[in-house]
Amino acid sequence: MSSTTSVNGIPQGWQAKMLSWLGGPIQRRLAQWGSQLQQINAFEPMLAAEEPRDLRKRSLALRYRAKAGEPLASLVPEGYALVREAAKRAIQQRHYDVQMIGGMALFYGCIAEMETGEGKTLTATLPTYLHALIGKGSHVATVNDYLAERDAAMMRPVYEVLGMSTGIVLTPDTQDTRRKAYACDITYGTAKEFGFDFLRDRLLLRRMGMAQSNLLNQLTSARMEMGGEMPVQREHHFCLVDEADSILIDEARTPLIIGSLGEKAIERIVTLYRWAAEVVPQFLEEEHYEYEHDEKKIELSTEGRQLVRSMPKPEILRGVGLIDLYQYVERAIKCKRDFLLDRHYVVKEGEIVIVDENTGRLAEGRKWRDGIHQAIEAQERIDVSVPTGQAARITIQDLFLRYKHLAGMTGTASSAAREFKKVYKMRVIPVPTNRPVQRKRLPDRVYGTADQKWRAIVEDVREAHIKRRPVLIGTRSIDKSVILSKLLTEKGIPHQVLNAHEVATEAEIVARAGEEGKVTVATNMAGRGTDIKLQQPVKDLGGLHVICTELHDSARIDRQLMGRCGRQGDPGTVQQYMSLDDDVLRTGFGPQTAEKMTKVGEQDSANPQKYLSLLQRAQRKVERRHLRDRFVLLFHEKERKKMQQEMGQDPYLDTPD
Ligand SMILES: Nc1ncnc2c1ncn2[C@@H]1O[C@H](COP(=O)(O)OP(=O)(O)OP(=O)(O)O)[C@@H](O)[C@H]1O
Repeated sequence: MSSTTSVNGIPQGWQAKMLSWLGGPIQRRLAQWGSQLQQINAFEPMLAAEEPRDLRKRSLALRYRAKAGEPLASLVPEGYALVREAAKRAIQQRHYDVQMIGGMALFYGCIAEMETGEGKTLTATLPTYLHALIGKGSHVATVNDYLAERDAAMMRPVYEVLGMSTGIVLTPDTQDTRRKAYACDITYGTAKEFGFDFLRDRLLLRRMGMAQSNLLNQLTSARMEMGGEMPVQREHHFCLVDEADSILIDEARTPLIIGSLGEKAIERIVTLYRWAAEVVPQFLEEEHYEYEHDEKKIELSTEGRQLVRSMPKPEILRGVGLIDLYQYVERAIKCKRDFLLDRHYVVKEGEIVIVDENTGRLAEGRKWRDGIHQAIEAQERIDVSVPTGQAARITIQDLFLRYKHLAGMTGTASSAAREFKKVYKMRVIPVPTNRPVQRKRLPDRVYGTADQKWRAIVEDVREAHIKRRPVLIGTRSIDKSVILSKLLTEKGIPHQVLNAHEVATEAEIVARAGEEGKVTVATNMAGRGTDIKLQQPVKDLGGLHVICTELHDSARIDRQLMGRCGRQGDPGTVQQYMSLDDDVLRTGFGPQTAEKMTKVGEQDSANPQKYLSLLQRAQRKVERRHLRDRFVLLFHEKERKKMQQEMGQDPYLDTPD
């Protein structure tokens, strides 16, 4: 039994914390969980003495009871005790009592907030198994294919002991493989794949003239086969979402879209944009085109049109109509004249970001219409984002709201508790740690300029490195990890840089970030979900030292990085660095304040440390703005769906482009 468990089964100190956090109604729940935990523990000696086939028989008996309509809640004690026993035998890990509590929170449709390294992967087996008993499938949604494969492979032996099958859905899988994976009792996959499969099924059903809302379920359960094609998914019964804040909040509005244009058509359009951008310099005002100043319109003259016709063109453009060619060239000329780099737009991480002319702020995510955005992308020689024509569309949020039972786990949820409640009607339950947390957060440091900050960071790394302590440094973007890497090289500090490009190899590198003397530079997202294990000599040195180089737009992301150290009771330290020219001031307070603070920072006499609360306020302001934006979008989306349903349309298929 874990060291923090008190006599009545609920860990000491936690009950009071929970009550202050959640208020009265949870008290009854807590008492219930406490007594269920005792019942689970009471099963243990009996189950430990049983043969493997007896465990399987018990599991089968639970299936019968669940299918016969017995409430799943009454099966929790035996079901959870069985899973614990199975894990002990299959992978030599015994669920801690706190993991049992986490598992109960998940069963009751909550978001279990568990510190990093507390074993969410193992905890997931509990509600996933129990919900699978009904026979309608249990899904576990992870953030990437790598984690889906890894977690499923790790937990499959546990489910096998209990006679449950495990499937994995991965991006390259064929329809047949997917169908088999969804037919398993438990299916691991990414939110994205679950969403695309839903859309593909929906399109298939429409082609068969059957795409009304719940026909999918009836169709598959009746095992009807139509022309060899069949939907791959069963119904949306239970889904456990790992890293729930990333998926259910940060990615909530991300639309998953299946396009109606074929690959060849898209390639032709992209080539057309690129070709038009390339030939623009050959067109001269007055000679080849007229510019109407009032309407800002370009019109090719007869000579201009003649030039378009006579120009050499890539093979793929053969067959494109002349009117189209003229239009693409006119648009490309207009972009060159009217849209200026660093004034109307900037190029950021390979994308065009519009600069709001009124505020001077970057309007992330906004796009110009009528092909202008794509023409500018072609002009800047970056990827051209051709609208694919929407055949089917669903947002991550809509997808998960379709599940009858939903649960989530993450290390950082409390600050998003209101949003979880409002959007998903899910409570956040902070689960106590198995061992006391020994992570120490050092006082935040603020510097005048980024340059001073980077030098201080390098010095911090050097000091730790001399002592052979491992250091993990998180940056907000790839270009910043490049800057830091250069400085570290100048000081002769060997290090690794990760930019979230190669999920699998990066996970391996991050897993070794806790080795003696290792220095790892990573964007906040690189290698997430990877366990950083420490050897005893490293623990004796003080554990992993995590350096956060700047405030992120969301404090949750900062905390995810901090949680890379001090796992499972390990020692560790965290140091947050900031400077007065950090991006967060611009996004939070706008360009004027940002510029003012940059100037303050450049004055040697200024004491930057006193602006710490200003930087923190800027972050809170950005968080609030993002939250408001998400609520507005949610409202509009709901209205749109309602209206379409009233008009007899399918909100996932009859989507406006
Ligand atoms: N009950 C247990 N007994 C023994 N080892 C355990 C137990 N639970 C978890 N572990 C081990 O703890 C480590 C961390 O587990 P896991 O990666 O699931 O944590 P996590 O909470 O998902 O962390 P993160 O938030 O970083 O993804 C793993 O090596 C796992 O095998």
